[in-house]
Amino acid sequence: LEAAYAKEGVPFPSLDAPNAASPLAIDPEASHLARVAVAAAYQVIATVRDPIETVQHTAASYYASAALGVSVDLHVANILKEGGDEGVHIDEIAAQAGVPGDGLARVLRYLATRHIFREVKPDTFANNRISSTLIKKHLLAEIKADPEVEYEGSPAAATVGHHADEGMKGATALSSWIRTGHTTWPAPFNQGNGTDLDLFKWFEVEPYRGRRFHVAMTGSMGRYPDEIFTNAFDWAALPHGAQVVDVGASVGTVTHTLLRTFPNLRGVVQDLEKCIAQDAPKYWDENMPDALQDGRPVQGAAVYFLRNVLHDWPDAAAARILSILRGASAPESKLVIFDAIMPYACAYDGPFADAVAPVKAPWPLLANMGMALGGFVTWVDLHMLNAFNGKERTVGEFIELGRKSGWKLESLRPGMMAALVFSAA
Ligand SMILES: C[S@@+](CC[C@H](N)C(=O)[O-])C[C@H]1O[C@@H](n2cnc3c(N)ncnc32)[C@H](O)[C@@H]1O
Repeated sequence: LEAAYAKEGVPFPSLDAPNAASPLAIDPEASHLARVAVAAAYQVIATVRDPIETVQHTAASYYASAALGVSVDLHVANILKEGGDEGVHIDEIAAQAGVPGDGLARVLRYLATRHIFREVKPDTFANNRISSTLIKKHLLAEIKADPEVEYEGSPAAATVGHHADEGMKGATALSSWIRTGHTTWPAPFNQGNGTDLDLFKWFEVEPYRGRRFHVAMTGSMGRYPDEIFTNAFDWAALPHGAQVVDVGASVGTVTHTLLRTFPNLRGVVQDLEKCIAQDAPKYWDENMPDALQDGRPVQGAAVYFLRNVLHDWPDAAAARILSILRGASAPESKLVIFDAIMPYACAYDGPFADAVAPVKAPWPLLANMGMALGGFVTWVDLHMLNAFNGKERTVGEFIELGRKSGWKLESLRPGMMAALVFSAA
C-alpha cells in the first residue's frame, strides 16, 4: 500500500492530520489493498482476542453510535478545528458547547480510544483524520443564529445524526419486532420511535430530522462514480428521444448524470408529489434548466430504472412496484435496477457468481471480504430492515423478484452499487 502511494508521489495519509482529498482514495489498486488490510485486521482481532472480550465489545458497541451522536450534536469537531494540533482543553470545549465537561470528556476519550479524535494531553482533545470529516460546513455562530443550516453541506455529520437518533431508537426494537413475527408495527423504526408513519412521511412532520436525512443521503450518493450509471447499459444505442424513467428518483441526480453523457435521451423524473413540486424544479433549474419538462406517467418507455429504491421495500411491495412498471412497459422495454447485491459470507457458485463476488478474497479472508466489503452491505441491510422492513437482496432474491413481476434478469454489472438489467419475461 505504501508502494502504491509512493508510485503516485503522494504521502500515505496520517491518522493524526485532518482528512484531505487524495487521488488514491478512488484508485482501484490502492482501494483493493486497503480492503485486504481492513478485512485481515478485523479477522486477526477476531482470531487473537479473547472471545468473551469480543462479545463484550460488540454487545456494547451502541456506545459508538451514542458517543458519535453526542460529538455531532455538540459540534465538537467544529470547536476543535479552531484549536489545531495543540488541541482544546475539555473546560473550553464544554464552555463552547454549553454543557458540563465531565460526561463530554469521557465521550471524547471513548472515541479517541477508537481512533476518532485524539487526546493530545490529559483532558485536551484535537481532531484527527476521522473526526475532521465531522466538521460542519457552517460556523458555530451561523448555526446558532439559524439552526436550519446546521447540516447544510455536512453529510458525514448528518449521517451520524440520523443513526444516533431515529436509527438507534429503531434498532432498540429490532429483537422485539422480529420475535413478534414482524407484525406489531410496520418496521422496528416505527416501534422504537412510536410512530405509524413511514419514514419518509415522518420526515415531513419532523422537518429537522428530514433535512438532516436528506443531507446524509446526498453525501452517500455523491460517493458513486458516474460510470456506474453511464456504463450500466448501452444507453448510446437507444434511439434519439428514447424515454428513460427514473422511478423514485428524488430530485433525479442519476437522470442528470445520464443526460450529461447521453443528451439524446429524454429523461423523466418521478417521485412523490412534494419532491416533484418543490425540490426537483429547484435542482433542475440550477443544473440543467433546459431539461425540465412536465412528465406524465410513461407508457412504453425505453428504460425504467430505480436507484436505491427497491431496498426500501419488503418483497411483496417490491414485486408490486416492478409489476406496475411491467404493466406500463413495452415488450422491448428494459428495467435497470441500481442497488447493492448482498454477498454471502461464504463461497457462492450459483447464477452470476462472477458478478456476485468480483473481488477474489485472498485466503483465509471471508468470501465477501468481511468487514471490508460485506460489512457495509450487511449494516445497510439491517438499517433497511429497521427503517422500512426493506432489504438488500442476494442475486437469487433479485431473480425471484423479477420472476414474480414479469421480468427476467439479463445481465449484472458488479460494483459498490450493482446494475441489474432485466427484459420482459
Ligand atoms: C432512497 S430514495 C432514492 C432516491 C433516488 N433514486 C436516488 O438514488 O438518489 C427513495 C425515493 O423513493 C421515493 N418514494 C417513496 N415512496 C414513493 C412512491 N409511492 N412513489 C414514488 N416515489 C416514492 C422517496 O420520495 C425517495 O425519493
